[in-house]
Amino acid sequence: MAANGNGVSTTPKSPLARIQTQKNGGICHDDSGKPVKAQTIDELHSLQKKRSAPTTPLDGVQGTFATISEDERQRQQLQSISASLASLTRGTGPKVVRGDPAGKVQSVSHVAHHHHIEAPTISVSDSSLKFTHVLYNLSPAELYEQAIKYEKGSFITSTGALATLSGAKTGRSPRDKRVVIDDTTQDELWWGKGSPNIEMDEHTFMVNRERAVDYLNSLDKVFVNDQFLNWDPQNRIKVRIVSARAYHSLFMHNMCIRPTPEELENFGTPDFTIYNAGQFPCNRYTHYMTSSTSIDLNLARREMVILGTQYAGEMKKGLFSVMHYLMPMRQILSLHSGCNMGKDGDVALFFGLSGTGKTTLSTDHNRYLIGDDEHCWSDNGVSNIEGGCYAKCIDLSREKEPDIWNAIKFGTVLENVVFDEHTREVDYGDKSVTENTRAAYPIEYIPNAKIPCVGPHPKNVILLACDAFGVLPPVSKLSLAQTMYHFISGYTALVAGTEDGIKEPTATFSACFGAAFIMLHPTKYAAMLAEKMLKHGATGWLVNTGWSGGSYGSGNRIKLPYTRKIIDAIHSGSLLNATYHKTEVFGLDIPTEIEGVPSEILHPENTWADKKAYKETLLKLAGLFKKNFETFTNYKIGKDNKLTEEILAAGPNF
Ligand SMILES: Nc1ncnc2c1ncn2[C@@H]1O[C@H](COP(=O)(O)OP(=O)(O)O)[C@@H](O)[C@H]1O
Ligand SMILES: C=C(OP(=O)(O)O)C(=O)O
Ligand SMILES: [Ca+2]
Ligand SMILES: [Mn+2]
Repeated sequence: MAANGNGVSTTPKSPLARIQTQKNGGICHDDSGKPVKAQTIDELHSLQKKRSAPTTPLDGVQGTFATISEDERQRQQLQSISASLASLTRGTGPKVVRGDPAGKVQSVSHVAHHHHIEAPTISVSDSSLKFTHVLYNLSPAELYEQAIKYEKGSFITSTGALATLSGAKTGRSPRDKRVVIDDTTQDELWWGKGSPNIEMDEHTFMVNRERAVDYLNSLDKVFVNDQFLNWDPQNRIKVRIVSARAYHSLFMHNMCIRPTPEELENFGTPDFTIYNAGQFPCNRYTHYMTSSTSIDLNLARREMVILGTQYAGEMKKGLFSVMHYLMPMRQILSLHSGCNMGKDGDVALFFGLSGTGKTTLSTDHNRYLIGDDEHCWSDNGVSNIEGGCYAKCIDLSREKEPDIWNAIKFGTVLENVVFDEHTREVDYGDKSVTENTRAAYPIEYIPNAKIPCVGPHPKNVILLACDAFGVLPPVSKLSLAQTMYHFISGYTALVAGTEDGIKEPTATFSACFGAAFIMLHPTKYAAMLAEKMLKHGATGWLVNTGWSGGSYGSGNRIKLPYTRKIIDAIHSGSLLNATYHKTEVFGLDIPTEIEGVPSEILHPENTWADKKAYKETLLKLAGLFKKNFETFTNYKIGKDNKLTEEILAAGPNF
């Protein structure tokens, strides 16, 4: 007998065989196993998570930390975090406890060893009575849960990435960067015209620091990341990032080098600390403040304060600025470049401003990725500063950039992208939030990443320019003086947002292809680069990843597969042996042939229908180069003036 939807009994003509539910003398078979070892729902949930095994054996004799008990180690760690968060006017640090304030302590005895400390139940505003909960080096899974529970705009995409919104700011705010000027930095750093270092005094820094610390301590909880910078073990820097968003914590988890549990136990005091209070504005009545955003660097205190911007790239690039100070002090050159290595150990550097192709071209299926953005070149070779990559996602396609596409999975932070509300499939073509959509993923998400991220001395130094004027050749071989000229110039021309219709390309010159991040005068870095290239016999190349056949509007962007073929020919060494001829005005050596690239595009003049317009545009760009370089003509580069003169002569002639 079966019942239909209306509860009326029907008798089918040929009834189905009866389902056998009884076995062994009428006892119903129970396939659910033993009942759960829990008396209550809470207890059941407490069984779901097991405690991570302690990474330092408490009984074994192993290194210096064997003498410290687990409790003592945790106490020291909390004390260090409390010291980081201390208000410097009130003297002592806040009371810090580990764990999520929302995570209730289970009353059942077998979970008592979880070390959860009861959250205060009354809400107190008096900062000396209040606890600050610290979420210390959480895992990506834990950070996902925090983000999804507490941060509006956090979603899991169809491939498992964490989609987030960075807030009102979707890019960096270089005009809001401030650097403390003191007796030391006054002489050491680059100040004034063209410099990214806008001064602030020590006192104002402390005012902003206090504002950030008070804001962070007023919260229920803060995230603390203890991580490393630089894969060169001798020059590794310990960084601590205190932030208020799981998004920021996961971003830095991905972008900095992740310590092993053992390294974390031995972490001690950080060499540098970021206080990211980005949700909270700076006070515009404060001296030196020109907006509600301020990114403040104090080299003497080894601290950075972020107020009024939640764009995570500020932390990444802020630390890069710090490395641009610390490393040259050790005679190590810091580079805004991507870096990869061939099967035979040939290393290439890719310099270029934002959006010119460092990440795209260093991520190459046929080569080992050392890093996509920030490196050091020391006497031992190259090392990546970071532990992750930060790729532009606008118009990302699986076909053209498969490795980046596949890296966008669980653990990856996807900033400001638009996705289908049901399927959560990302539309990489959608610029509704911003054109600067980004993915931040650990470098090991790229299958052929070279771990540890270090390599021998570079063989090729590739300068990338996205020339929206369309007059620079797709590739040219550079002399050392030309390499220096173009390195110091740091040219690119991108086209601003297209919403308002077609816009004229605007030239950007950014010394060392990263003026926003350098701390010393550009010629200091240039001299080091020249010295290293000469010593190790590296060849310089200028690659235009921008327009061909006309400027933006009439021409087209050079096809990525062609640029990849050009880069292949540089790596293989075959381009070194090509036939070259010199261009007028810029005096660049351009090859006549490259395998896989139509020869007619190698000289830009061939691709322009209007030759007169080509010449005019060429001269216009050359004039912009000349004007930009005027600031550098009075600087000496290297030990004598010979290189300086050669560099000046290596610019456009007309
Ligand atoms: N010929 C080309 N060479 C390099 N990148 C190109 C080219 N054509 C289009 N692109 C696109 O330009 C962007 C380069 O960005 P990216 O590599 O992230 O720059 P960077 O790392 O230097 O900031 C990518 O979105 C890439 O797909
Ligand atoms: C994050 C940045 O790096 P890039 O665009 O060079 O990848 C940036 O410049 O803000
Ligand atoms: Ca950049
Ligand atoms: Mn990049």
